[in-house]
Amino acid sequence: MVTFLKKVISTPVLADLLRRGELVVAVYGLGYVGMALSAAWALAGARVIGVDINSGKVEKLNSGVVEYVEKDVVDVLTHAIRSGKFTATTDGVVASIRSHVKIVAVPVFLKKSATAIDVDFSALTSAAKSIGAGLKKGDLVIVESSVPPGTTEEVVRSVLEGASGLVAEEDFYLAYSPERVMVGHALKDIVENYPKVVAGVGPRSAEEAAELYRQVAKRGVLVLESTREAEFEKLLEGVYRDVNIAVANEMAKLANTLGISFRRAREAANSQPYSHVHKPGSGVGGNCIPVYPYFLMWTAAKYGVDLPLTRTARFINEKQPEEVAFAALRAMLKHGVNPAAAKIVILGLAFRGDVDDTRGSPTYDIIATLLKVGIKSEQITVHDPYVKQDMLLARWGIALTQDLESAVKGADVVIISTDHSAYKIKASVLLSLMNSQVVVDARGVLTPDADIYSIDSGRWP
Ligand SMILES: NC(=O)c1ccc[n+]([C@@H]2O[C@H](COP(=O)([O-])OP(=O)(O)OC[C@H]3O[C@@H](n4cnc5c(N)ncnc54)[C@H](O)[C@@H]3O)[C@@H](O)[C@H]2O)c1
Ligand SMILES: CC(=O)N[C@@H]1[C@@H](OP(=O)(O)OP(=O)(O)OC[C@H]2O[C@@H](n3ccc(=O)[nH]c3=O)[C@H](O)[C@@H]2O)O[C@H](CO)[C@@H](O)[C@@H]1O
Repeated sequence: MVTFLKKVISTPVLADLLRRGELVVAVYGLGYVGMALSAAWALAGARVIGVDINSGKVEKLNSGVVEYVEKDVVDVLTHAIRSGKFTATTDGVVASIRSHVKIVAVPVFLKKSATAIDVDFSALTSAAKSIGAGLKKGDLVIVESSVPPGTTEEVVRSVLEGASGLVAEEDFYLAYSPERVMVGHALKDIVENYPKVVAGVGPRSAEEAAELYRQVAKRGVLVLESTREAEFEKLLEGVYRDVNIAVANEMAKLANTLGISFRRAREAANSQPYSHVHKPGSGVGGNCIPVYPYFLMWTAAKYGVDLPLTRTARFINEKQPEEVAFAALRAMLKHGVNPAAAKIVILGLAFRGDVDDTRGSPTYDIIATLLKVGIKSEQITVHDPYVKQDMLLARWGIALTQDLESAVKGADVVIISTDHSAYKIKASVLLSLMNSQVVVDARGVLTPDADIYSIDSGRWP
């Protein structure tokens, strides 16, 4: 500790422990984010304790089975498990006792009803209670989950201080650092692609977290003024994306009506640096983009602030799957295909291309709309190269396959809902397998070398 001119300038301690290979990091929540974070800290030389309430996941990891969509995460964690640098547990208290740094990557859920939205902090508070029970002086807690502004200060801090009897910023450090990864290249995003945004509940917390992340993130660290500011930054990224996707969906509708190629107009518009027009699609899935605007609307409502653009963009994007379903029905009628007897194939269950994550997938909403207008489950087959089984499709009695050719063979209608690389093929290849020739490409992913409907080509039913 260095004191100079009455201003305490404390040298960050934890980064030194990392440099000496003595740092122990506990990661709470071994999901898409937590697994990539665990790999990033193992790569940086920390010993990592993964904590999850899912005992099956913990047992698999401890037996050396690492299931993750990114090969580099699998390789790093497999090696770390073999060398004893990574272990998993369901005991969050012991993990807190045994670690210097506790990183929280558990989900915060949205509770939406027809009349209200609320936020479910139960997983976050549960993790914070476990951490608090094992918290020691000099420890650092970093919240990385996406949360409404104010959560670290107003929810997490009080739980940690209550469970430990310690005081944040004085006895232990508390910071917020949003996870900004894109699953598919999450580890690269953490280590190489983006600067790490960090903020503390005070200057010492901020510096301990910032200095630590300077050892991990090659693109450096952006230190913001408060945890609230950093929480807001993350949601700002998300609402920017949601609004821009809504612009794309709405403008593509007009372009198609005018017979204009939205794709060419978009590429031309984006040829100048101030335009970043996004892509139209079958809808906005995942547990990020569809959720973050609601975190902001929930917060705004508490302060009497209205967010009409945020709300409208959400409405547009939530309606998009239904628009795709009705477009397919219109296309069937134009081609003399009887919807009540048609064999319908939907390509893509994952919420976006080349991942296996189906949370919030627009495909579910497309199916729900088709079922609502009387299409029978047995008429529908879903294909996805990454998703091997799905409870909701099973409950609906809808077949799920990974064999593209057998899925499309004899089909009357093919709807493309996800931009998997496997679908970057010529439309004529699909048509040659089909019975009737109705293809509705809601992702603009096919090479349109034949007469199909594509959301950004100017030909939409
Ligand atoms: N998935 C993404 O692309 C992404 C990107 C950036 C940020 N985020 C944010 O990161 C957070 C985690 O997202 P995710 O996609 O990894 O979620 P996920 O659902 O894939 O994983 C969450 C994990 O946390 C575990 N868990 C739940 N409660 C727990 C508790 N009390 N203690 C320990 N473990 C617990 C669950 O069993 C699960 O394994 C969310 O806030 C999300 O918004 C996600
Ligand atoms: C750290 C974090 O939270 N990261 C998030 C993660 O978000 P994500 O994993 O949810 O992926 P997205 O790409 O945002 O897709 C969401 C849905 O929107 C559809 N979509 C997308 C673009 C478009 O032009 N038109 C569309 O229709 C797409 O098909 C899918 O269904 O990475 C993004 C990028 O880094 C981040 O911005 C975003 O914060």
